[in-house]
Amino acid sequence: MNKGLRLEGVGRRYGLRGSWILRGVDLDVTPGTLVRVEGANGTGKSTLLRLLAGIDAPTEGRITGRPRTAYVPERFPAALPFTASDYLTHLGAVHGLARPAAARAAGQWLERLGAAAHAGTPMEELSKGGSQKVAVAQALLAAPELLVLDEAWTGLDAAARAELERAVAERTAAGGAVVFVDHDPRRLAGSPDATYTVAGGALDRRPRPAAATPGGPHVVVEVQGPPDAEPPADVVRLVTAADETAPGTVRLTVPASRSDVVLRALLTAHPPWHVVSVAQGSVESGDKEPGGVERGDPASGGVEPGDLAPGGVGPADVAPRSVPDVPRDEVPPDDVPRNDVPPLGTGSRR
Ligand SMILES: Nc1ncnc2c1ncn2[C@@H]1O[C@H](COP(=O)(O)OP(=O)(O)OP(=O)(O)O)[C@@H](O)[C@H]1O
Repeated sequence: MNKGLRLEGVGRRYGLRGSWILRGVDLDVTPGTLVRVEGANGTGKSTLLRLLAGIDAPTEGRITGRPRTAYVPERFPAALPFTASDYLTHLGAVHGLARPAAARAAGQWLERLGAAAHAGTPMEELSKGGSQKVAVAQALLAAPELLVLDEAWTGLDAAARAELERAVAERTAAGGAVVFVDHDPRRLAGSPDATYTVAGGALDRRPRPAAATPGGPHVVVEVQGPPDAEPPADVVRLVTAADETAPGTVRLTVPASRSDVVLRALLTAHPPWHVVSVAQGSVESGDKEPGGVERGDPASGGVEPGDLAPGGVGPADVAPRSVPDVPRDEVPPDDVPRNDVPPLGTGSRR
């Protein structure tokens, strides 16, 4: 089963004589990658995302691969005749979860996004922000292999925006692919594995500046591992820099939005890595020496889950956060057709 997605010579136009919105688009979305799509208004970003999500079909060309896909559309149909919780539980079941697991995941995602108090609220009574949280939750419920986010951060409060960034990092760390459009150029800055610009119907890959270190808040994590071991691959692909500072000791520079995912991966690795210290800092472009305040104390034996103050950046963020845990046997089988049943009312079917 191919969990990646491939577009070959894809074109899309609306109506028989409509002008081509996209033409000759080739794109590989591989597992574990984060892809940003950008472009001026009306160039075809949402059109491309609908094709990736499987709720629209190309006029010409081929799309192959069948990752289990979830999609947050640019416009979410809020006026549905369900409470938030019932809607999400229903969607979870549609995505293949057993009903109790779907209800559990619905509650956990509403909690993570700060909307637990609205679980019993009818969808049509939700605020724009509340409704957007439900839109995001429905896409994250069943740990999709491909997550397609069309301006999904719009309308969320700051805490929910940060939570969605964390969820994106978790998805890619778990081997899922995420494709997103967002009007804010700082969104997940420095994190995408590839950035494409839609212009003139084509897709241009923007080169990633080779030596540039992404700006924004970073965390510096000092870790010690088994003799001669490299940090886990899941960790290495999420960090901005990994430098061996002494035999067996590695200093990781991590975008703050990925820090708890990285810490979790380190602490749950087999054998686990010892987190010696965690420091906050920010990295300006080209500045490879982020400063910061030491959060862990090497002399006291380092940092363990739960050591740090709640709200801080570090292992304290790791342990207590409730990550919807979908047991393997509750995840739909690989041969469920990609997005065969789209989120209710989120778009037309091919
Ligand atoms: N269902 C449709 N029927 C007809 N035309 C459409 C349809 N959907 C999109 N279009 C047209 O296709 C073009 C690209 O639209 P699309 O929404 O994909 O662009 P976009 O880059 O996402 O725009 P924005 O940044 O404003 O969201 C626009 O001219 C739009 O009017």
